[in-house]
Amino acid sequence: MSDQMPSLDTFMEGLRQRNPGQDEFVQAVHDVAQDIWGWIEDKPRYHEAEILRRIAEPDRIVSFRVCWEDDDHNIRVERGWRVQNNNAIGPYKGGLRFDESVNESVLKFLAFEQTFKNSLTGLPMGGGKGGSNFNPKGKSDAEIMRFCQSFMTELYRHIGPNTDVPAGDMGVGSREIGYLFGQYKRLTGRWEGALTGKALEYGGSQMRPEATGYGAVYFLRAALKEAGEKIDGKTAIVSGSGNVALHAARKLVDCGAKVVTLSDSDGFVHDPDGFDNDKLDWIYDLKLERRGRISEYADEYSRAEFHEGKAPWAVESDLALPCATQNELDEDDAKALLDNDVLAVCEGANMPSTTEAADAFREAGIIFAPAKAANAGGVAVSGLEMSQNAERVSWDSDTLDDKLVALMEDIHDKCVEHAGETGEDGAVDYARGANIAGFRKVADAMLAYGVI
Ligand SMILES: NC(=O)C1=CN([C@@H]2O[C@H](COP(=O)(O)OP(=O)(O)OC[C@H]3O[C@@H](n4cnc5c(N)ncnc54)[C@H](O)[C@@H]3O)[C@@H](O)[C@H]2O)C=CC1
Ligand SMILES: O=C(O)CCC(=O)C(=O)O
Repeated sequence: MSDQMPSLDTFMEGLRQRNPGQDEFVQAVHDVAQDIWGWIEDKPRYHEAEILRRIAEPDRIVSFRVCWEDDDHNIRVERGWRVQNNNAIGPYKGGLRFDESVNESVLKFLAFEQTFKNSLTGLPMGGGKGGSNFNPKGKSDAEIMRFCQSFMTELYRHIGPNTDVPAGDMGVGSREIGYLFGQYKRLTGRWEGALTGKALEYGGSQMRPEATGYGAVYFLRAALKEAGEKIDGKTAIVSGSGNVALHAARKLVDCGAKVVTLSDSDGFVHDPDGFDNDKLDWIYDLKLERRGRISEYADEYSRAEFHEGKAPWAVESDLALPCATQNELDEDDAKALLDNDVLAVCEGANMPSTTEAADAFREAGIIFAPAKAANAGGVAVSGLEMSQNAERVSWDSDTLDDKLVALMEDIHDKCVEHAGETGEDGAVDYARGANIAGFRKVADAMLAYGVI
């Protein structure tokens, strides 16, 4: 046994060599390791037991072929995965992503992040993530159904309410969960809570669709309060226009902010008057029902402008919420936000800021709410959906909203408690707090199990 801890550089070099070409995964581990390393230095029980190295080696990765037939009777072949990262504190839990950009590196980064996020919720959930490189854009409902059924025909043998409980993520919403759950039920002959994000008619939870976006705003509200600030009266820019972005925008408007941007992979719309609830209803219908493009908003509302191929980060704002995808905000974007005196950046998406951008926010001492804390509301309400399924009960939306607020405020407080010294201007390092608090619970459970 070695009581000599390797340097962070040596640890990262080994990780890079063991995971060639997996840039997203290496980035996610680095972003955690840079905070954990100093913290465990005087805690040999963690580094002698190689805890971080073990969390950064998934328990298992299941990879499989998914064959389906399109509407023109062509046979299509895609790849599916489930990364079961760590179940030290509960069954694997985390979403499924269907997008052409999905590969093993992306799912490993997401499953790794999920392990810390789920720990922060305080609920008994381990970390997992899965998905496929299947691109759902432009597919008919019948094609989506056939793909989901084929995907579940392999996945079902690896999941279950006490084993691994998938849910939605990018490209997987209520429609897909319906097809996936129906096939799980058909194959196993059992109705059981093996998926969350279900519709209310068959065991879903109130507030699950809203939870990630609302939860991010509840976290932001708590962080602003800690700094003697509030959301009311602030201007906000939001990227994305999916589940997380739209619910974050809605809650920001409820809290008195003026939200002036939303985006998709084609570009962003800027409405200088801000989106009110009627405009947001129109966008919900456009994106979640009609599955249209955000550029159509500028045709409908003449004061708005569409900026093709661009992200919104140069638009002046007090609050910025990246809610689209990983690495959507780089160092130049961070500089533009800081030049415009942004007060807070709150990550709704998973790892939307590059390492350089996140470092710039942390060095500047602004409020930087990292994804694993700020967007934990979605998985937290999924955890509550599991509890409701197990107890055969359904709670009402006010009860769930109250629980979500309490969970997000608790995560906020855990981050403050573990963040260490505040900066000269009293700034809390939420990223450090989230990494250390998330790590601690998983690490202590792993120590209790011995070497397994
Ligand atoms: N749905 C959930 O409960 C949770 C989602 N997240 C994360 O939030 C992010 C968004 O997920 P959802 O809203 O669920 O997905 P979604 O599929 O509902 O929406 C994704 C949105 O991002 C946009 N987008 C994709 N690539 C883009 C790009 N390169 N540039 C600009 N926009 C782009 C899409 O057009 C779409 O509007 C992802 O990072 C996801 O992992 C995190 C926690 C929970
Ligand atoms: O509700 C869930 O289990 C999925 C949440 C998720 O995928 C995430 O937090 O990124």
